[in-house]
Amino acid sequence: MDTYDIFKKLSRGAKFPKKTNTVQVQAKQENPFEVKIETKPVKFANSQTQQDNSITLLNGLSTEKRGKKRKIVDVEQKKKNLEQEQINHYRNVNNITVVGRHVPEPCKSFNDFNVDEDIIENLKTCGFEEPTPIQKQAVPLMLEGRQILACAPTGSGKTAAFLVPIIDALKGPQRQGFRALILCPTRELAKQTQRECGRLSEGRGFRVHIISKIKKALTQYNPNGSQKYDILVTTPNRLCYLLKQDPPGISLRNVEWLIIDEADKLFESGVRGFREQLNDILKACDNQKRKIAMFSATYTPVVAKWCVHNMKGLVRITIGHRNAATDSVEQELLFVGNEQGKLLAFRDLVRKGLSPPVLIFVQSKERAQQLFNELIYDGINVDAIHSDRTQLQRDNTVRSFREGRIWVLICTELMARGVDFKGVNLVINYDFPPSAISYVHRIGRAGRAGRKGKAITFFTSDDTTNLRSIAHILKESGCEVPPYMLAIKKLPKSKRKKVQAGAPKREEIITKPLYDRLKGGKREKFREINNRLKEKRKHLNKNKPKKKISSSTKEDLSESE
Ligand SMILES: Nc1ncnc2c1ncn2[C@@H]1O[C@H](COP(=O)(O)OP(=O)(O)OP(=O)(O)O)[C@@H](O)[C@H]1O
Repeated sequence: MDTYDIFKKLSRGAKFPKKTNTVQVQAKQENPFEVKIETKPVKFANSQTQQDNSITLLNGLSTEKRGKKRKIVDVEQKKKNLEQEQINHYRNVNNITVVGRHVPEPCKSFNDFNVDEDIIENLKTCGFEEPTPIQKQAVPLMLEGRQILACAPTGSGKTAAFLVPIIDALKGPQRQGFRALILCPTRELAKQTQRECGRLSEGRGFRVHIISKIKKALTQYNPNGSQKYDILVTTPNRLCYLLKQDPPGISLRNVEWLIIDEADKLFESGVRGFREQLNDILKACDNQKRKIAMFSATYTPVVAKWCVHNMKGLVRITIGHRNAATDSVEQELLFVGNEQGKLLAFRDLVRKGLSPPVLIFVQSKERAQQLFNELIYDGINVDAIHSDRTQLQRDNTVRSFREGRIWVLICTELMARGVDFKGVNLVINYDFPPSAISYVHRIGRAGRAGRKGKAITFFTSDDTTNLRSIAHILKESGCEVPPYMLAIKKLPKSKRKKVQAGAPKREEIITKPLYDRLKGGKREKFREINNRLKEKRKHLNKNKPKKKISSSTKEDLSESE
């Protein structure tokens, strides 16, 4: 007798009700994440069968009842899990990482933005077809009034990501004074943001302002005068000047949204940073409804720490890898030997053919002027922009470059962040960037909004201290890097800060014969050596046997001359 026979004998007369499978979850085979959930009506067994099935416990509870309830709960949970999996998959595909509670799902299209139709129309008028990853996640969060810290690559549409929710939240002009404040590190970037705000809020009649002349601003923005304005875009310095007047020259009491663009730059302390000003501005925005959103292409722990401690319900969004270069830019590191080598390398690039517009970064305004003086005589359509030029000159230069009247623009760190020149094909780091973060922003002026671009970084032996970190960025972007660069020893933190604070001293940018570049005793020595060489050459020529030159050689010589 086998097991089956034993079972048959023992269970003779016993009834086993047919198993009713009440709920089915079907998953499509082709795509494991596209899950179709089909819920069939749940059939409850009649009381008789229920009695047959259940074991009555001492306290009167039936295990069968609990089992079915659990089944329903399980199904709902499964449904939720599957939906969450789909959202996670969509985030993965778009390289979106979020940290925070109850984060709404990313929007797939502009129509998913829960905003008024006119804003969507304006987005489409700008030529945007679908939201970029940062827009997909930041917009729904800000529309819910959540405070965010967003980190997304250069040229990935962060500006529209914060402008859309602001425009939607402010509805229309209300004559209540500034209700949104956008802080940018440079005036060029502030102007650009003001322009984009105008485009995206077209038809709403907002007054979007930028502080230009301080004297005029003192009368313009006083608590009575500023009523007609809605949005203020500015740099911290000018705003702080107005705030420090007695009585303050501007009121920020009604600010509901405070946007800090290029957050890591504005959080930098020290001479070049804005940390102190930022504290004063935060104090002045004392509206209870005030919310903060921070955006940048690069992330620093200082900013993250501040946000965690000061922003309630914070959500952190990261697109791609933190502090990575945009993947639309092809990167190259070029050893040029010395300062003279840089000029030769640039002229070589011109000889081979440059395709404008081109941006060239140097480390100081003096060097920007020196390089300009050199290139202007090479017949290149060039201009320079730096802080020593007047505001009018700066504005004109930027306009000319945008309109294609200038092909090569020499600039300092001033233009490294945020500025959006359409179609920059090539960025040349003539002087090595002071940090990996600066490198990411500088090269991010090319390859914006999905276009391709190139970045060439010149380096000499003076630049080895920062070479390692920048070589790593290239490697992470998939560019080829010689192994020795990656093997350079990391500097201790204290030394790294020193290097970043002061750029190396460099020889003047000038094409002069070597003699002109030497000073004092070195000049005399050079003359001596030169004279000795001349004598030697004369002597050699005298003793050379005279050759007959054939007529064909004569022709060759005259051609090469
Ligand atoms: N959804 C979109 N589709 C296509 N282009 C877009 C979209 N959103 C923004 N852009 C365009 O992309 C370009 C870069 O956008 P933006 O200046 O906002 O970049 P960013 O992320 O702020 O860069 P950076 O970090 O350098 O400041 C702009 O020309 C902008 O008009």
